[in-house]
Amino acid sequence: MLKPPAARAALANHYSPPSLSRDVTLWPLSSELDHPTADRRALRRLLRQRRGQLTAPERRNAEQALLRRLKRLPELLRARDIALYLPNDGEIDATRLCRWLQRRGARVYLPVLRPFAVNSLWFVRYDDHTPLVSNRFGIAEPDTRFGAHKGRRLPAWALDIVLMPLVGFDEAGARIGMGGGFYDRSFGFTRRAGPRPRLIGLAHHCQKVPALPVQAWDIPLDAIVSDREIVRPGRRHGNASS
Ligand SMILES: Nc1nc2c(c(=O)[nH]1)N(C=O)[C@@H](CNc1ccc(C(=O)N[C@@H](CCC(=O)O)C(=O)O)cc1)CN2
Ligand SMILES: Nc1ncnc2c1ncn2[C@@H]1O[C@H](COP(=O)(O)OP(=O)(O)OP(=O)(O)O)[C@@H](O)[C@H]1O
Repeated sequence: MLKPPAARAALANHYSPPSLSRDVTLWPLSSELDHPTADRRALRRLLRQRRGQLTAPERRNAEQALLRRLKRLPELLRARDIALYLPNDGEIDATRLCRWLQRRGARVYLPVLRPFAVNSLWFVRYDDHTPLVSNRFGIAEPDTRFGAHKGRRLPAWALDIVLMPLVGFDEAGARIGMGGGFYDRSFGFTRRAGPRPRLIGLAHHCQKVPALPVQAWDIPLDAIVSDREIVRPGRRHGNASS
């Protein structure tokens, strides 16, 4: 969606060349601002490249900082049914949260590519005994063949919290993912009244941008937790020391 001229000018001034900078002010070519789709593709590529350049020690530190914040997050402390993801493509790794959640009596679910449906997700319970298979993107997911997931699948609306992978986010709670529209389709129902989970994005700080181009189908996040901060759109958010 197009931004107001002042915002567009500010963004254009902040343009920095692809892959060279980890500054959060990165933005694609100003000439691409009129083409939200090309915009998203360029941005996705840049941000995937950025997080892919993090070193192993940077990742370890980021993971620890993220976990520290998550373990104090009020909504997570209250939640019983929580969706997480197994990291892929340089995403921030919160897998160590599984044990911690399970010890607290919470239940953890993983996304499964829904068979015979266009890019949407099931959420299937995950514990030490859950058989996993590799999906078409090479990401491990609970095995649902032969009905192995019967009784272990929860409808998306019944989850308390969804911890979402993302490629980019901004202060307003906008998110872009890998580009399949899986999470957007699976949580489109949150636009309507009714029970719904809190949607919380997990990210490396370098995935933050000043403002994302938002599409009609994008589902806004309730919060984003990174190794650096907790972003709560619509309020004064947690700062670097939170
Ligand atoms: N860890 C994790 N799990 C997840 C997601 C995710 O973003 N991260 N998803 C969130 O939606 C779903 C999977 N979506 C994905 C969409 C595209 C690609 C991907 O690698 N695309 C390649 C092209 C691959 C191909 O078509 O063969 C690419 O863009 O380079 C990966 C996952 C469900 N599970
Ligand atoms: N609720 C929806 N209904 C129909 N089509 C959708 C919906 N959400 C997304 N799409 C389609 O999916 C495509 C990819 O969407 P988008 O680029 O927003 O994905 P993404 O948020 O980056 O990916 P993901 O959610 O899988 O991490 C878009 O081209 C859009 O047409």
